Amino acid sequence: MNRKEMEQEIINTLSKNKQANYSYISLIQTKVKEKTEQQLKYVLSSITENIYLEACAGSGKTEVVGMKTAYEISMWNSKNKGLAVLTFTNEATDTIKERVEKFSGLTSLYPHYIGTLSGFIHGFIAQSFGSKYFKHKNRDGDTSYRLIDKNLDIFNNHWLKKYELPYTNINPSKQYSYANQLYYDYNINDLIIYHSENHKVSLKEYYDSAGVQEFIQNYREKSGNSHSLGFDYIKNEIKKVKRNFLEDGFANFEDINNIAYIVLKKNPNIALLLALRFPVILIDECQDLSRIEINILDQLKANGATLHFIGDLNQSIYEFKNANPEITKEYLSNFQKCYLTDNFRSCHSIVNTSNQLLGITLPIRGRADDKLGDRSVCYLEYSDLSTVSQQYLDFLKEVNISFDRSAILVRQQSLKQELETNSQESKHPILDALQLWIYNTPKSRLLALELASKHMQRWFGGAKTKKNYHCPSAIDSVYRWRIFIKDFLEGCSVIDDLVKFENVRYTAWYKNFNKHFINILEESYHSLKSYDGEKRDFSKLTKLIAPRGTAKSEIVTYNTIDNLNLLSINTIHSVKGKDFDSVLVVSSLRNKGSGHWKQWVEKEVESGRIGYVASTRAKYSLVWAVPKLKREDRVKIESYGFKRITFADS
Ligand SMILES: Nc1ncnc2c1ncn2[C@@H]1O[C@H](COP(=O)(O)OP(=O)(O)OP(=O)(O)O)[C@@H](O)[C@H]1O
Repeated sequence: MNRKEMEQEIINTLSKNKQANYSYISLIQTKVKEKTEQQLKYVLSSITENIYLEACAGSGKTEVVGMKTAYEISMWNSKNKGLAVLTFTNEATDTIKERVEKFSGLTSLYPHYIGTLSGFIHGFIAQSFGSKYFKHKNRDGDTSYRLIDKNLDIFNNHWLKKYELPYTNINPSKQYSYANQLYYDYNINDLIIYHSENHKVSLKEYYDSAGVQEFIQNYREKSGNSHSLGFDYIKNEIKKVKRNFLEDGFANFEDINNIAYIVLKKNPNIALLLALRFPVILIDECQDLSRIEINILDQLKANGATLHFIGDLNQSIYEFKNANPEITKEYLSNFQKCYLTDNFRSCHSIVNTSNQLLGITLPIRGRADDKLGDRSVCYLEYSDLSTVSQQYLDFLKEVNISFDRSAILVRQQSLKQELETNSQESKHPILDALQLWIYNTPKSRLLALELASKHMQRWFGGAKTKKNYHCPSAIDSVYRWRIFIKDFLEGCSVIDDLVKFENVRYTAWYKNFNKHFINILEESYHSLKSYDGEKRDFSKLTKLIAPRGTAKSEIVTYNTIDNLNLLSINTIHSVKGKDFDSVLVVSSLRNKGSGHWKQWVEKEVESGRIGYVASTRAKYSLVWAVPKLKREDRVKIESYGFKRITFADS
């Protein structure tokens, strides 16, 4: 089929069940015609072949999956079997549903299932059949499993005491682990004891650890039995408790997947029934599949279901959840391949740099506008993390990209918190408060009072809490204190020089402020005086100066309410699937773990893919903030296409 024929086939199919509604048909025509040939090919691909749609970042795969689903549904005849379209989050499910409804014109999608993979595995397999294979005790006719989080701690959940795992307290903290923290891992064929995403050990590792071995040797010496407490014995004792936990109807997330897998293995009839019910299964974001999830899907494939895997293995960043792109790639080796290699999200320089980072050889093209030319891919160096946000804001201002279409991305929660603390500490509390006051919305005024009061208490000394607007201890009435702050802000806002922010440098503004503030303060203080336990002499207050590093820069103006929080700071994992006009990816200071830029230029490892996911969120501007570089490191980073940003006063 040539392009025209492909378009026509899809348009005809999508329109065939509807009454001729002009606006609907015109929408379908537009949507189909804007698709690339690769996108159309996938929509028309066979549902009797197993297919891997390798879709690069920003290639519009969600829309394509939506259109493919609508196309198949429009031709679907059977009432008791349907398509299953599986995603990883409720948000992704909603997006696909919305697209399918738009393209198919249908509101009820039965007999098809569009939902999360875990909902599918839990609902159709583990919860429906698991109890039959795991001696579930059946609480008053209820044979479902109650999902217990691995992170649930014993201190607030004493009932877990019953499921204390023997011998697990021979660790530095001397604390027991519980059955909710234990699961079987088919990758390594061993039990895992889970403490946190970054701290989980296999039972064998734990058993072989120095502390446990020492304990065992002591025990053996004392008991005179050189074989006691062997690995198999301890494993069995631990498994007994886990069995009780399952029999009582409790399971963690991994248990549920394992139960589903065992159900299908033990009873191929169930796999067959499910494959008949869902003969075609599409999995979006297939790079996030864990091995056990692939095994479950494979059971359905073995019983006749066709699988379509859609995703990008270069964006596989869930090693901690057992997603391994090597395993997925191997599994997909005999699937038919389709490709989406046009990245509509990012401009070509961002795409080139991102490709280079991972050594991607597919001919991926950046199709978004090139708005910034050679400033599209930049880096800035920092020696003090607290200056990074301001430097980035200055850059955004220069390239004319709005704050609210931009984001700061970091690998670790700890770095996010550090940056948030810094950014919440406004360097110019009075100036920012005044901007917010003039902005004149309930939210901005509350924030203005908060910021201004924080500064004022420095002039008055000894504040109470933030909740009380930092009301100084000597002042009796928090209410009056608030009125006083309000009056002060009102007083400032009638002076023209203090409310002109555009194209004004910080030094100039502070100079003007110093001319007026003592008068305004004295005026406003009249109504507070009788509530104040101390005598004040404002004439002795020192003048304000622009904080270090900001003097020569122009005032950052708040032009929308969203700027109140200035920039959103996110972890890389939390922005999967999202995009921003500009992105600042902040490297950690030390080269440890996957949060440092040098790890982002490593190929074939997860840290490189983390750098890739972060960088491909950007449309027009990608900036990396890296700790001060040596000459050879500059050469290295620049070899990937990054240009250095320098600032007048940095
Ligand atoms: N053929 C097309 N023509 C123009 N724009 C397109 C086309 N296909 C997709 N787009 C647009 O490209 C953008 C990127 O799409 P989307 O966010 O769905 O990508 P994605 O493949 O899910 O990306 P990622 O995997 O990186 O999260 C969207 O704004 C989408 O509307």
